[in-house]
Order: sequence, then structure tokens, then C-alpha cells
Amino acid sequence: MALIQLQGVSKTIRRQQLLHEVSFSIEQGTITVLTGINGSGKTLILKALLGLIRTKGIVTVNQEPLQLGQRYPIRAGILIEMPAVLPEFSAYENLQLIADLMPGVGDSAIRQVLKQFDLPTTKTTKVRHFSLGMKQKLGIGQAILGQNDLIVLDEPTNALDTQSIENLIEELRRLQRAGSTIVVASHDRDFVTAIADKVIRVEAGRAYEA
Ligand SMILES: Nc1ncnc2c1ncn2[C@@H]1O[C@H](COP(=O)(O)OP(=O)(O)OP(=O)(O)O)[C@@H](O)[C@H]1O
Repeated sequence: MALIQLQGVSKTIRRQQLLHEVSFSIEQGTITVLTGINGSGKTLILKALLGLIRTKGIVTVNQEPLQLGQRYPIRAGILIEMPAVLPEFSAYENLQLIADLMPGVGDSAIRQVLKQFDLPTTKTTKVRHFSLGMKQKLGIGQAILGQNDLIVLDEPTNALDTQSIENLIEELRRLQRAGSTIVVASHDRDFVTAIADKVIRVEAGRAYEA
């Protein structure tokens, strides 16, 4: 069953049409990957399906049309563009800020995420001393913490080494088995091949099912 459907979604900014009648569905419990070159429109599509930008056309979540400004109808973990991490806090504390908003998510879930991505568990190592890849892994950790209904990751393999990409694939598969629906934008071909149940090719603001 489709968790999310885009029907004829278009976006024009300053008279430039950036998305053209984008239509596809995201099935419950699957991993959907949007792939395409820089500037093709992947991030805009992710924002549209999350109700973060105003578009023409219809986006439905659980068959209900999404309204801009309304509370998103399902629990979503999101990493789009730069990870939103607080540099003066440790990795643990950054995750704790999110866990505090989620009933039933606490110390053991935080430690599991830190372990999965080989991040320091101490509260003394501040994120400002992290490498780019470590910050990226923490950003992914923020999105996957608490087993969300929907997990949206924009270019998650950016700055990750081979082992970290393998850990990410394993973690996404585990989350999928546990019931999450996952949507990823990526131009990393090996990663796309390893992870995708469905590939959506994005070219100049148009989406094609591969
Ligand atoms: N707020 C905006 N104002 C004007 N143009 C924009 C805006 N947001 C996106 N664009 C343009 O829309 C197009 C698609 O951008 P988008 O960020 O969706 O690409 P992308 O496929 O995610 O690229 P990348 O792989 O580099 O992340 C680009 O040409 C971009 O310049």
C-alpha cells in the first residue's frame, strides 16, 4: 500500500519551473531512492513530500492530502542538506535533545545509534572537534533515532568512508525490517544498487520510474 503519493507535483520559483508534474508512489515499508545529477530536483522532491514547500499538485500521506503548515501526519526523521548539530554539545547530547521529544526513546537507543556509526559515546568530546564524516553520521543518527515511520535522507553517503557506508546499509535494512519506510536521495551508484527497492530517476525536474 502507498504510504505517500505525489500526483502532478510542480514547483516554480521566480518564473523558473523546477519540478514538472512529478508523480510516483512510495510503498509502505520499502526503500525508495531518488537518483540524478546535481541540481536535477531531488531535494525539492524530498521537501515536497514532507510538506516543507508549497507546490502545485497533490501529495497524500496515508491517502490524506497534505496541507502546508499542518503537523506532518506520521513520525518522520529527516536529514536534508547540512546536519543540524550543536557544535558545543557531544554526540550523545545532540541525540538526547531529540530523544527527549520522543516517548520511550532514551539512553539505550542513543547508545545503539552511536555504536552503529562508531561515534564517541563520551559526553566530553564536543561535536565541533568532529570530522565532516562524523558530523554526517550524527546527522543520520538524528534522523533514525527512535524508529520513525518515515526516514528521509538527502545524500547520506556524503563524506562517509566505505565501512560507514556498509554500516549505513545494514542499519537501513534493519529499520526497514522493523517497519520504517525509507526515502533517500543519492547519486552514489553502488549505494543505490545496494539499497533500493524502487529507483526514481530525476532529470531536470522530471521523475521517471527506473
Ligand atoms: N529556493 C530556490 N530558489 C531558486 N532556485 C532553487 C531553489 N531551490 C532549488 N533551486 C534550484 O532547483 C534545482 C533543483 O535543486 P535541488 O536542490 O532539488 O537539486 P538536487 O537534485 O537535490 O541537487 P544536489 O545533488 O546538488 O543536491 C536547482 O537548479 C536549484 O538551483
